[in-house]
Parts: sequence; structure tokens; C-alpha cells
Amino acid sequence: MLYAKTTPEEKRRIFRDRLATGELLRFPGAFNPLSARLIEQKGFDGVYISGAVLSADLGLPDIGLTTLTEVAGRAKQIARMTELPALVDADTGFGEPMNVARTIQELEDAGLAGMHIEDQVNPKRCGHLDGKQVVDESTALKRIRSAADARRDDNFLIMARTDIRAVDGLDAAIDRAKKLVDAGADAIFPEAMRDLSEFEAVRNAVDVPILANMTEFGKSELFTSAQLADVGINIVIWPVSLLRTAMGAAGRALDTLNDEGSLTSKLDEMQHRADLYELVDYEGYNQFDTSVFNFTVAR
Ligand SMILES: C[C@](O)(C(=O)O)[C@H](CC(=O)O)C(=O)O
Ligand SMILES: [Mg+2]
Repeated sequence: MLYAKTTPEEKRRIFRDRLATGELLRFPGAFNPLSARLIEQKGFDGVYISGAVLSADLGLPDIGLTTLTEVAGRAKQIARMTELPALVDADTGFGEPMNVARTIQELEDAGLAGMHIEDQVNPKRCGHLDGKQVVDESTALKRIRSAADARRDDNFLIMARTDIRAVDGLDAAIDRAKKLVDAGADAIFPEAMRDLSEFEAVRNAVDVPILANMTEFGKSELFTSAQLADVGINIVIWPVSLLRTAMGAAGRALDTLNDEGSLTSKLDEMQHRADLYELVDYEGYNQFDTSVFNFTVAR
């Protein structure tokens, strides 16, 4: 109801404890606050808040057009709706290293459990596209150092993403991952790994949790959770998958509406009114006013 009962500090503490077990935690991407509730209801470990989704939601390409205020605001709306920890994509940190420091504090205040900052230049692009460029080592490390210096809750997860694999190869990615950890990164997101052995190589090179990005139509093969757990991955995200699924279904529904003049043939594919009401806990609002939920919804 209304929002999560678990405080952000508590979510971060629980998240850190779970990460320390070494098991694989599954974080599907929520495309809005309601879908975060669904992710929780279906038994996942956390919620990912994707920059690609946030920008697509506004009808924008994922090239760093969204602002810190927009990202922190939307991430807060999503994070507060679930008891699960939420990890947000902070792109390149929204400016210079000093801006990164401010970004961290805003995201802490927004109730996130952690975030990742990448080493791409601006304008950034999806990590699974060609033609990426990365910043030099000193700038990449400064971003992470200022993030680590700025945080007030030690359990707020600072994850460093490196996009260097696509530019300079796997050895460069391993080298950068090690240096990012030395600079204060609590976890590493090696972007656009080609195969499982590459994930494994990064895994073995550093002693912090590793994230695998299972985004569709990109450079990485879509491995199963079991395959990723086998090579020691700690967090897996499916950042844009629910948005892609919902938009695919919405497009097909509009085609049906054009072809058939009604959506009767699509009812089975829709979230039922009763399931929606359960997800937003309609019934719970009776604790304030018993006239709120005094009806039944036929299935
Ligand atoms: C993870 C990612 O940064 C995101 O914004 O969700 C994207 C996902 C995508 O564009 O498919 C990425 O750069 O991989
Ligand atoms: Mg992104």
C-alpha cells in the first residue's frame, strides 16, 4: 500500500548481506512503479531501473539526454513502491566527477540501494552498439572515487561499469575492472561481454560482485540464470525486457483493434482488473476507509 515498509537503509543492508552470500540475484528492469510491484510479487530479488527504459519512456534515445533530476525522480517513484532493493543506471554520472558526487547523494536520498556509473564519453550510447568511446583511465577512476567519497551510507552500492571491452578488448576490460575496484567500486558491470568465458575471466580477476547484462538484441548471448550462476555472476539484469514485452503486446493490441474493431480476442493476454487491484492492494485501503473496497471483481 502507498509505499514500501522497508526503509532505504534497511533495503541496502539486506541487499549487501545477500550479495555477500555469493548467490546470483535476479533484477528484472521495472519500466514503471507498478511493474516493480509485479517483479516483487513474482519472487525476484531486486528491481533494475534502466537508463534506456527511462529515456525510451520519454520518447528519447538513450544518449544521455535525461537529467539527474528526471532520473532520481523516476527512480524514487519506482524504488518506494517495492520492498526489494532497486539499482539505478546513472549513465556517466551526469557531468564531471564533482557532479558524480552530487548524483550519489541525490540517489541515496531517492531511496536507491545502489547505482552504476560507466566509463563512456558523452554523448554515451547503449553499451551493445558499435562505435563506442571510453574516457581515459584517470577520468574513469575519478568518477568512482568521487562516488565513493560522496556516499553517506556505506551500504549504498557503487558499481563501476566499464564499456572498454568493445573498444580495446578483454585484457583492457580486466585491467580497468581491477583499477576501478582499487578506486572504490563495490561491484563491476563488465559491459558487452561476448561469451561466458569472458564473464568468467572478469569474475576471476576481481574480488567483488559482478553483474551480467542480459539485454536482448545486443552483443551478449542470452545466458540462463543457471549458466551465469555457474561462472560466479552475482547479479543479472534484464534491463529493457519488460518494456519490450509490454510495447510488443501494445503494438499487437492496436493492430487487433484496427483489424477486428474490438479487443475481445485479446482479453486473455491482458492483466485482469482483479490482478491489477490485488497488485495495488485496493483492499488494504479499507484500513483508512471501509467504503473503499466494498465490491467484488468477477474473473
Ligand atoms: C543496461 C543499459 O545501460 C540500460 O540503460 O538499461 C543498456 C541496455 C540496452 O540498451 O539494451 C545498455 O547499455 O546495455
Ligand atoms: Mg544505460
